[in-house]
Amino acid sequence: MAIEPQALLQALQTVLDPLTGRDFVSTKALKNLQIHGAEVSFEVDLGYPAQSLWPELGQALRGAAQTVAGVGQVQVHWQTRIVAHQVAAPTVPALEQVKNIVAVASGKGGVGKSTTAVNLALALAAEGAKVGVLDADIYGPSVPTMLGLQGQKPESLDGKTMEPLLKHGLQVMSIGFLIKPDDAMIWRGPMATQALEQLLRQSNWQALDYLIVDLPPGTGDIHLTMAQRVPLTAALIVTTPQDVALQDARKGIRMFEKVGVPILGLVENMAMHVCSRCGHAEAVFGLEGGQRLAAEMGLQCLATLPLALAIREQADRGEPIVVAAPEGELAAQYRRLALRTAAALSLLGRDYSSKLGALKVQSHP
Ligand SMILES: Nc1ncnc2c1ncn2[C@@H]1O[C@H](COP(=O)(O)OP(=O)(O)OP(=O)(O)O)[C@@H](O)[C@H]1O
Repeated sequence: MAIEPQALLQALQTVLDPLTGRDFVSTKALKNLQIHGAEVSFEVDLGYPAQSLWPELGQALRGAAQTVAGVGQVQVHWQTRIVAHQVAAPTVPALEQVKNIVAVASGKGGVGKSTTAVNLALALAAEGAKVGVLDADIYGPSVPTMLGLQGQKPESLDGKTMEPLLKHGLQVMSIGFLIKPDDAMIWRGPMATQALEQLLRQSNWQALDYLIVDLPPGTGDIHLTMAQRVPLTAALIVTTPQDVALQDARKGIRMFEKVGVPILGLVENMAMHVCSRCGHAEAVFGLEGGQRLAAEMGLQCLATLPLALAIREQADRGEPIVVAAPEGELAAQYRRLALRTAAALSLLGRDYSSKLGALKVQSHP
């Protein structure tokens, strides 16, 4: 019996992407639908990296297709196709080799911003994206330690630009590679901003889908300038659930809103400590403060991460938990954070500037 293509499309449309809430047919992610007798095949191009979801989603799509009369074998081919999205400041020159720049920020220091940035970057890479990390935390660049790169210096092949260091599949650049640990603390605003711009623009990034920028903590003038001078696609805010951190996170959210940078969501870090001996769970920094703030500000709470000894130990060892124990529950939590972050970003407006020709001006005197 011949398969009715319309019925097939309708059946496939019942499967929703759990992260965007949209189906794959109306978003045109599903392509090249072929019917050969009882055999059906199609491609799904996802706008965000989600390799861990492919088996489950593939099964759901196959199952939906097979509810249609006459459908036998179903082949699903997955592709990740990450595009560049609009930047908040269109007058700031884009980076040719970087599709999307995401700032990881926090109002308060020490809330786990860098730990989150590094594990997020690794989780995005594990899901199939090409990812870079730019550590712009001039007051305490910790990315070199967290990725086991301390003491290393980037090479310059042409005397003008620097080659990012490579670790765990990430392209990495840090202010910590270039300065002595105590020097940056005394920098004033313009120096800090200039340093960030140099790191950003004089690094030879190679075909990145995402560049994760670890900003210094705070919401002062430096941060405002940084947010305006970098072609940011979006930001995410890390906070602990305690009141002092939440107040600063609120200021951080307002700062990005002021400069028109979309906020993908909030990460509540160190939310709960589970005793490794007795299993007792304790809300060391208060209960669900990040989730409440997210609701209040109309943002998504992208993750609620526990206070876990292994996260701290692995960061100190230069082998973040996502690479040290990729199959473990903590890595799974960072993977979920990565999926939600990338999916939220994929819903932002696209950047068509590279597709448009130069504006022609005709003057008629
Ligand atoms: N979820 C977590 N569980 C346990 N320890 C954590 C967690 N997140 C971060 N840490 C630890 O807390 C300390 C501070 O983390 P991190 O350096 O990431 O914070 P930060 O907000 O970037 O700090 P800074 O203000 O210096 O930029 C580090 O020792 C880190 O290993």
